[in-house]
Amino acid sequence: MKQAILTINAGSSSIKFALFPLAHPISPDAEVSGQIDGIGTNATKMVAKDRAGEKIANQAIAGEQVSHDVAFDALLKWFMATHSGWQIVAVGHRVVHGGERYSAPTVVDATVLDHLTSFIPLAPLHEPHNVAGIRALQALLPNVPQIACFDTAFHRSQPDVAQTFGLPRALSAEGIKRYGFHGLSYEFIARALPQHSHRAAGRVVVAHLGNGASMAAMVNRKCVATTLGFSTIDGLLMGTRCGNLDPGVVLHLMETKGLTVKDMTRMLYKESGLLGVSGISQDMRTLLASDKPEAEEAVNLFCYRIARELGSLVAASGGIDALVFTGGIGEHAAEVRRRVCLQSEWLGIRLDPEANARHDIVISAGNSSVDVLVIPTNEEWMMAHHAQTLLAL
Ligand SMILES: Nc1ncnc2c1ncn2[C@@H]1O[C@H](COP(=O)(O)OP(=O)(O)O)[C@@H](O)[C@H]1O
Ligand SMILES: CC(=O)OP(=O)(O)O
Ligand SMILES: [Mg+2]
Repeated sequence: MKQAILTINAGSSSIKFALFPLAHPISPDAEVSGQIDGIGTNATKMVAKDRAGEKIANQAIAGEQVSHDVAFDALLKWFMATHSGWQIVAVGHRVVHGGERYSAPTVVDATVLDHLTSFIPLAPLHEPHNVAGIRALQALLPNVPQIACFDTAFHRSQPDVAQTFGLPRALSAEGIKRYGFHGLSYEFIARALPQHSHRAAGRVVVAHLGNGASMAAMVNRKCVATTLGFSTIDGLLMGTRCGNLDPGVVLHLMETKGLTVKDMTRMLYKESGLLGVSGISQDMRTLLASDKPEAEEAVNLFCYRIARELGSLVAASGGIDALVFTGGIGEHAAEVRRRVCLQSEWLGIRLDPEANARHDIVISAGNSSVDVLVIPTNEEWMMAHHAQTLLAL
């Protein structure tokens, strides 16, 4: 039987999966990849495509408010029925929070699983599903190693000053600090960058702009600062998350409107961001296509916040040699890149408008003092690579 590594990326409302045939090195193009979207809604759907990009599944998952468990079950049943010819030799799981304990990919045993379960309060929208995914795959493939690949790991290189909140020091000692997320994406970009820029080892800011969005500053391809913090709501405006917010607003709303922790959690994670500001959609495509002023306001705030955070990250890394856009929005929304770069001309950034419109890899103009690049991320490949390396496959 042909051997392969399966990767699972369980998010707050989606489960993504990919299958990578074992090879040296592993090809970045998965044999099959896909996702179940709309978990928790009445419109849950699974789509999958083969290596050539042809759709091989496009089906609704029946049920109301389909849970992650039901989605996992449907996915695994479909997968086993359609890919029985593959022997899965490892499963790589994206685990959003590694706490203070984990700074590298780790084989999951009972103790590790207990630790991951204890991190659930640190990332309530992601970690429960990451843990559930590991349990589901353990039950299905009991003799296959499960590898936890942490979103926080890449950011452990940040200096203490970048990780510390201005809170009483006993809290910092308890682990209340800035962790940072999207680490698998940043790690992939850090590996890919030397192929595209001779400044890869310099001061580089990467903007991972997806439904969740963050930015990270690297020096010599190691993280020195990032916009996401203790939780996955800090920093940039996101699809449904508010980003940087005066904590006084939370106190005020709880005090004056009697909102509970549950109410606040829903508002800050699910009802804010592009969706909350526009009142129209969390989807950047919809907002860019809309002529409503509220859509324009949301897009404008999204870009403004990126440009503001860029200035802050450049201060943290002492300058900038390259800026990289990645994630669904970073890779596809030329208009977002244009606005961010226009507001960042003070840094010596100059965009080549045609290259930007074509989504070229290098989109900076000849006279730009900063290399500006678009590099598609591949968190799935990064996990497969980690599993292969850790298990010496
Ligand atoms: N062609 C496009 N133009 C503008 N935005 C796009 C385009 N394709 C995808 N996006 C946006 O990318 C976002 C999703 O990014 P993605 O990285 O896939 O998210 P996730 O965090 O779920 O992995 C959505 O806001 C979507 O609208
Ligand atoms: C950490 C995070 O925000 O993840 P995602 O973008 O997958 O929601
Ligand atoms: Mg993502």
